[in-house]
Amino acid sequence: MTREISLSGVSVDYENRRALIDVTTRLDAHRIAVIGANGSGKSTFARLLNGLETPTSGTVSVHGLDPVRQGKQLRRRVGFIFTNPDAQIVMPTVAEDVAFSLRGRGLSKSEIAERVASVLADNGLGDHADAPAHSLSGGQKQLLAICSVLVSEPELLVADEPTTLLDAANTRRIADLFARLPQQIVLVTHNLRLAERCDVALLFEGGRLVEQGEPTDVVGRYEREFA
Ligand SMILES: Nc1ncnc2c1ncn2[C@@H]1O[C@H](COP(=O)(O)OP(=O)(O)OP(=O)(O)O)[C@@H](O)[C@H]1O
Repeated sequence: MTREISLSGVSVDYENRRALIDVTTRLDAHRIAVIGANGSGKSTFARLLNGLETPTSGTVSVHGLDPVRQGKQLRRRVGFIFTNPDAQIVMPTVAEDVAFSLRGRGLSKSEIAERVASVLADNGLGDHADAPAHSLSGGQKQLLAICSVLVSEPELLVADEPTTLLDAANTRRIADLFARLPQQIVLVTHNLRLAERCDVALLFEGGRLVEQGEPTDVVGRYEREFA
């Protein structure tokens, strides 16, 4: 299995602005951080990786698949964690919401229950399995969204600012979780300490990919020039 992500000459235009401009990159690192100022194109880049966004020009390949033509196949392999966890909650209770991600996979009820209990316990929600999902705090909902994605064991995890609502303890919990996950992760974040824990960092500015390299170097440039 290849875990290469590549973009070649990718631009994304909205009606009156260019969100990404001629982005070319090849990535096979385990943990990839994406940083940059508000509106620099980070989310657009992330959304390209599972076909939520389509390039106006250029090509994208994710683990050998074209997100535009093979979107359905790709979305089974790519887990996407949105900034706003409410957008991701689909079932009444916490456990049901996580179990929903495993529908159609041919698993028995007991296998599903086991996997759901295990991912909730690992991520600090073990005591909330039967709680109404909408009664959780913002940070707990963010953890729930992460559990719902992780339970299906995607081979690539794309997370768009997954720690914005989390307190220091839960940010650390998620940072530690991301550090030990075996799968590839693309992490869009304004948390520069989290970015520094990745293997490579990408810096976007005004829709352009302006630097890609060792995270402490890239974060250093961002802090010097753009922050
Ligand atoms: N659906 C859309 N329609 C029109 N313009 C959009 C749309 N989505 C994003 N944009 C514009 O594209 C540019 C890049 O947006 P994007 O969300 O990718 O930035 P970002 O780096 O993720 O920002 P932030 O850090 O604020 O989340 C911005 O100028 C934004 O206003």
